[in-house]
Amino acid sequence: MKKGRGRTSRIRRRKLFRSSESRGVNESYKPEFIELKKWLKERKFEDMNLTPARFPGTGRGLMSKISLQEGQMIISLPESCLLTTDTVIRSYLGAYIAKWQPPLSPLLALCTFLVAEKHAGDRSVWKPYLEVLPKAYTCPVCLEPEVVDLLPKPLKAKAREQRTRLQAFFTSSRDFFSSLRPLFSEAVESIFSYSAFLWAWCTVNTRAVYMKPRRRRCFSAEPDTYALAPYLDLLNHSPDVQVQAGFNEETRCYEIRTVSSCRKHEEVFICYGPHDNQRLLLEYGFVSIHNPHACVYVSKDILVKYLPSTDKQMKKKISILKDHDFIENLTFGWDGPSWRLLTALKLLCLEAEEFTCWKKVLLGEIISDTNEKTSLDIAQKICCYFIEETNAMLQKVSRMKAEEIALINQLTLVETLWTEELKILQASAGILNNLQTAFT
Ligand SMILES: C[S@@+](CC[C@H](N)C(=O)[O-])C[C@H]1O[C@@H](n2cnc3c(N)ncnc32)[C@H](O)[C@@H]1O
Repeated sequence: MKKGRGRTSRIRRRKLFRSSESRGVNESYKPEFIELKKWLKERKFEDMNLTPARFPGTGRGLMSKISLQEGQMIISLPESCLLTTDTVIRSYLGAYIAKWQPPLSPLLALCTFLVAEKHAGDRSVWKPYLEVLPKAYTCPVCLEPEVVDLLPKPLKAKAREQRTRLQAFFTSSRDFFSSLRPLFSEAVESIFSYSAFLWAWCTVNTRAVYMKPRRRRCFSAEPDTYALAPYLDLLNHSPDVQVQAGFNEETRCYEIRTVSSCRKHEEVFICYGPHDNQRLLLEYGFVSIHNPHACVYVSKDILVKYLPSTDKQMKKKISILKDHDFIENLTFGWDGPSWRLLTALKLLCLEAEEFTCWKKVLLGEIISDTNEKTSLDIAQKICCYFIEETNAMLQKVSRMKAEEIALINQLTLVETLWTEELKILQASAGILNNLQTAFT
């Protein structure tokens, strides 16, 4: 047998390929990380376990310098490094916040501080942290309207809603920004511009860690749970890892421990939550490949489109689904149509004489073979429709990528989302096919 053709060599090659594919390039030599390291050291934090690196799939993140065992502390960041509303209140902004009526939200206090410190440049003690923050974000609020237009419908609606809310938040904060005039020699309108505010909001939204809520009288009742955690916030998300994270009141450090192990020189991940890809894009501006929580949403309009328009009980059926909270969160996932989607379809497919059984359907009982079969057939039709629609969207995005070079990064993000949705739909179609065969 020729050398390198056997099973062992194949496994070795696959392992090598996998690790070279995800291998990070160390970035600790970069001036911004050298400065950040010095700044952290002054605040009694030195990292023995991790180093900043750039990874092919996930971009900038943290790489392990040693192999990390289950339950081992990954990082323990002292309170003195955290940027919270306490930091803001203790700063030059404190007196202005304390006298402002109605009280400011904790989020606005943090955004204001970030904008003011960024403006201060070299004069800011937070400069080493601000220098490593992204200059721009890819959350939908930052995407061009023509790119938002290409998002799946439910996400598009949420993205537009988020943009409107953020613009209103900015407008309603303008008077407070004006009150800060005595602090600056430049016009406050140019310092607290919408783009500066948007950058600060995205910084908090995509990077803040959760702290136990604090309550201060100078703030409104919105939860005060954000903390910006320099360096620790370089950790990227993986849906497959488990960590224990939180502020330890005894050590007064924000601590993260692994639950699973991590090999030397691999990217260290945390989990931002069991989010599907639409949520990850909305809140964090990225899409996770092979995300087990990813799904494709089916709206009421699509359900109805594939049901017989002659069904006299349709209105009543829809209203039952609404009353029992079965009209939202109907999805296709990697393992086929969700139980909720199939249940909603079974109820909608009840024959007139079966209609009285609707409660049993909601409890998961099988009513008849015909009902099972019709609902699977409709699920398959909806799935095929989505596959066609997704392919059409992918073609449209691809055409736009060729025409709008300046938007290539934004378009690639949207393309990744649709590509993942297509994979889910194809998996679902296969599963539905198998289930349908059982009834033929
Ligand atoms: C807390 S920061 C993590 C560090 C960040 N990559 C950086 O360079 O500053 C969160 C942001 O990182 C990016 N991110 C996190 N996990 C990711 C992943 N699995 N794939 C791609 N980007 C990811 C997203 O832009 C997200 O908004």
